[in-house]
Amino acid sequence: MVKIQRERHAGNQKSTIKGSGRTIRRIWSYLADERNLLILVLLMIVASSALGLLGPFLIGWGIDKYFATGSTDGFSLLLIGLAAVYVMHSLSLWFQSYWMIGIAQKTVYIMRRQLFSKFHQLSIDFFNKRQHGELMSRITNDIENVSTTLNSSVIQVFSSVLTLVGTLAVMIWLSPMLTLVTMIIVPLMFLGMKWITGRTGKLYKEQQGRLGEMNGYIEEIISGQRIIKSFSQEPQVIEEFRIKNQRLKESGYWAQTLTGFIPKLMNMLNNLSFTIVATVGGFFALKGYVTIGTIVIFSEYSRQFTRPLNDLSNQFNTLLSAVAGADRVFDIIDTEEEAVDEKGAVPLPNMIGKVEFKDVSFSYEKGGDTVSNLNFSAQPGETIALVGPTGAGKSTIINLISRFYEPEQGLILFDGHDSKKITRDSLRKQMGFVLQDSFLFQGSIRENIRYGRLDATDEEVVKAAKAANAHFFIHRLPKGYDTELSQDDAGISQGQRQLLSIARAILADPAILIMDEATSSIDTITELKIQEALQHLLKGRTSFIIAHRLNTIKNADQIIVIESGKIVEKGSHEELLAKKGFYHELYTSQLEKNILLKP
Ligand SMILES: Nc1ncnc2c1ncn2[C@@H]1O[C@H](COP(=O)(O)OP(=O)(O)OP(=O)(O)O)[C@@H](O)[C@H]1O
Repeated sequence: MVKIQRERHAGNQKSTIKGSGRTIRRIWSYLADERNLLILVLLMIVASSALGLLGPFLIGWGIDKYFATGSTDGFSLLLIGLAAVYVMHSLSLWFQSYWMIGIAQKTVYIMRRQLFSKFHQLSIDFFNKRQHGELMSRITNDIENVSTTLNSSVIQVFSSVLTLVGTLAVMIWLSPMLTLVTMIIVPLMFLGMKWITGRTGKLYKEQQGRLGEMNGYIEEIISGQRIIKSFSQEPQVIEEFRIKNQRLKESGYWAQTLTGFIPKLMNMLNNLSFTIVATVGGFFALKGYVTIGTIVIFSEYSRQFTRPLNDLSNQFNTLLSAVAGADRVFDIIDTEEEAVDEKGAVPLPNMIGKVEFKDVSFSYEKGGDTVSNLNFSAQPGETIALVGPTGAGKSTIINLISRFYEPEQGLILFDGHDSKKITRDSLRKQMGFVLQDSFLFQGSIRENIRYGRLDATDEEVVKAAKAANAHFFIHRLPKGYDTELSQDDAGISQGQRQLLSIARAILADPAILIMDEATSSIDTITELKIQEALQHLLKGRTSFIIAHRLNTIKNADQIIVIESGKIVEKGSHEELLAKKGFYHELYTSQLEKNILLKP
C-alpha cells in the first residue's frame, strides 16, 4: 500500500516537472519575440561572468608575481587593470538588468492583454462558475509574479550556470587536486537544496491558490455588503475570512521559512568549504604542490562556486512560483472560448422582430433537462411575459434567446433564420437588456445612457432620458447629466438606476428587448415612473419580460407559464385566468399575499 502511494507520488512529481517544463517553454516563446535584446542580455551575462572570474585570478597572479618575488615592475598597471575589470563588471551587470527589465515588462504586457481579451471570448457559463476575485487575482498577482521573476531570475539562472562552469574550468586548470577538495561540500549542498525545494515548490503553488481563493472571497464580501449587513452575518463572514487568512498564512509561513533557510544553510557550507580549502591548500602549499596565489584564487573561487549554486536554488523557488502563476494564466488563455459561429454563419439582417422556439430542449449539465420541448412564437412588436416559480427555467429561456447557450435539440428562429446560421454578434447588436441589477459604469450619467448607442448626440441622450422618465431627477442633480457615477453609486437609488438603464435601452432602440423585472422594493412613485417608462420602451419591439409581480404583465400579448422547465400554459392574462390553471393559482396566491396591491 505504502509502495503504491509512493509510486503515485513520484508519478505526480514527474508530471508536475513535465508540466513545469511545458510552461517554461511557453514563457520562453514570449521572450523569443525580443530576440535581439535577449542576445544583448546574454552577451552582458557572458561578459559579467568572465569579468567576475578574471578579478580573483588577477589578484592571485599578482600575489605570486609581486608579493612572492618582491618585484614592483608593472604593479600599478595591474592595479589599473583590476579597477577596469571591476568597473566593467558592474557596467555589464547594470546593462543586463536594464535590458532584461524591458523584455520582462513587454512580456507581461502581452500576457495581460491576451488574458484580458480572452475574458471577452469566454462564455457566460465560464464566469458563472468562477469567483470574480479569483479571476482578478490571475490578471494581477499571478502576472506580477511572472514579471518579478523575469526581471531578475532569468539573468540569475544564466549567469549562475556560466559562473559555475567557468569557475570549475579555471579551478581544474589551476589544480585538479584542490578542485576536488573544494567540491567536497557540493553533494551536501545538493541534498540540502533538493530537500528544501521539493517542499517549497508545492507550498508556493498552494499559497497562490489560497491567495486567489481569498481574493475571490473578499470581492464577494465587498459586493455583498448590503446583504451581509441586513442579515447581520458579519461574525460568520469574519470567521470565514479568518479561516481563509489562516490557511494562507500557514502556506506562506512554511514557504517563506524554508526559502529563508536556504541562504543560511549555504552560508554555513560556504564557510566550511572556505576552511577546508584554506587548511588543505595551506598543507599543499607547504608541500610545494600549489602557490600562495593559487590558494587565494581558490578561496575566492570556492565562494564563487557556491554562490551560483545558492542563487540557483533561490531562483528555483522564484521560478516555481512564477511557473505556478504562469500556469494559472495559461489555464485561462487555453480555456475553450464561447462556441464560435458555425461555418457559413451570416450576419442577421435588420430584424422585424419575430422569434420562434421549435421543440427546444437544453440542459446545463449533460443528461439533465433544465428546459424541454419548448414551443412558442413571438410576433414582431409583441410583449411576451415569462412567468413561473423560482428555478422553473425563465432565465434559461432568456439565455437561449441571447445565445449565451445553444439548444441541445430543436430550433430557435429569428425572423425565420435558424439561430445557428447567423452570427452571434449581429444578433446581440439587435438586442437590448434591462436587467434587475442595472449595471452602471464609472463615468457620467450622460456616458452611461450613451452606452446604448455611442454615436448618439447630447439631444438624443436627453430625449431618451425624458422618454424613460429619468430626466426629472437628472436635471435636479447639481451637475445634471455630467454627474459622475460609479458601479455602486450610493447617491442614485435602485429605481433611478433602473430608469437610467431604461433610457439606455430606449436610446439603443433594439428590435428585441429582454427585461428582468426588478424585484427589489422601489417606492410607489418611482415604480409608477418605471411602469410609464416601460410603456415607451416596449412600444414597437418584441419584448421578453421575466415578471415577478403578475399585475405588471396584465397587458402582455402572451403570458408563457413555465414549471420545471416545461411550458404548462400560454395565453393572455384574461384567457389564463379563465382557464383556472397554474397561472390562476399563482395570481390568486399573490393576490392573497397582497403583492398585487402595489401599482
Ligand atoms: N449556470 C448554470 N449552471 C447550472 N445550472 C443552472 C445554471 N443556471 C441555472 N441553473 C439551474 O437551471 C434551473 C433553471 O434556472 P433558471 O435560472 O432558468 O430559473 P428561473 O426560472 O429563472 O429562476 P428565478 O426566478 O429564481 O430566477 C434551476 O434548477 C437552476 O438551478
